[in-house]
Amino acid sequence: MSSPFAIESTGLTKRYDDEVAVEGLDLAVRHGSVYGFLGPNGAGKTTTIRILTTLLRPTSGEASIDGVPITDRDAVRERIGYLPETPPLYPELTGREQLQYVAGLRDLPDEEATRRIDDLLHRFDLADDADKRVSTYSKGMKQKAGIIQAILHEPRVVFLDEPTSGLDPRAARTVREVISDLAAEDTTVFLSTHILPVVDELADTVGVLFNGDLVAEGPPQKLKQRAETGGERTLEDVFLEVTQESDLPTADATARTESR
Ligand SMILES: Nc1ncnc2c1ncn2[C@@H]1O[C@H](COP(=O)(O)OP(=O)(O)OP(=O)(O)O)[C@@H](O)[C@H]1O
Repeated sequence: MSSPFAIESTGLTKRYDDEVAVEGLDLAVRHGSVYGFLGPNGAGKTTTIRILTTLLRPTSGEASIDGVPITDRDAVRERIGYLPETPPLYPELTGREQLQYVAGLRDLPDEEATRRIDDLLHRFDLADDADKRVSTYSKGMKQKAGIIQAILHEPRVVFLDEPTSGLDPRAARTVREVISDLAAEDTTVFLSTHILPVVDELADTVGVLFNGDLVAEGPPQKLKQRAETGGERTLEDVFLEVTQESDLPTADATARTESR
């Protein structure tokens, strides 16, 4: 039977000289789920995503995407979409040309590419600006173009780094709806953001990275439950608790194995 996991890693580690950015990370993200990847600045989130998207080689450890080892870069890249913190766009192209270019790289048939580009431009309220150069776009417009190009080819697994960054409330809502729709269509979404309500709303599982290590993992509802009182705290409370400098293991870490 094929793996139930869209993203798997074992002992994933990345060192930069003496700095350990990611340390022994084990991930198992189910197909069609939304995984909220949280962590303070410098925790190692971007490094992890760059490894999983084959842009960076790990120092040690293994990972696979949709059952394909990340060492098989071409096969992994066919299966993924990635919105990095700064979307890679050519300023001299128009928005539409940029998306057509990406569709070409992804070998999307012309008719399907045109249909998907038009649909997504409308969905993100970018259709009226599609024939303007990217160099004239606002931050939010560039972000929308970046999101569209990450999902244009209907990848099996999408990595989104701060997808709502720079977006107005309407566009941010569209992004949340798109993430929900992707998961409903069995696409796996690996979502890194500091905006905790977005994670609370969308994520099936939340993982909190701290100093390169996963210090808590579980469904948001479970992480928020107070074992002692049966009451509830916010995801922000949980985040602050598990990302405090301390040598002691946190109670929340137990939620991790239970959720698997
Ligand atoms: N190219 C690099 N060379 C040296 N150290 C690096 C490099 N890239 C990242 N690091 C270090 O690795 C650690 C993790 O960085 P990373 O960018 O993965 O964090 P992050 O969780 O994405 O942070 P943020 O939320 O601020 O984006 C940090 O201590 C950072 O300084």
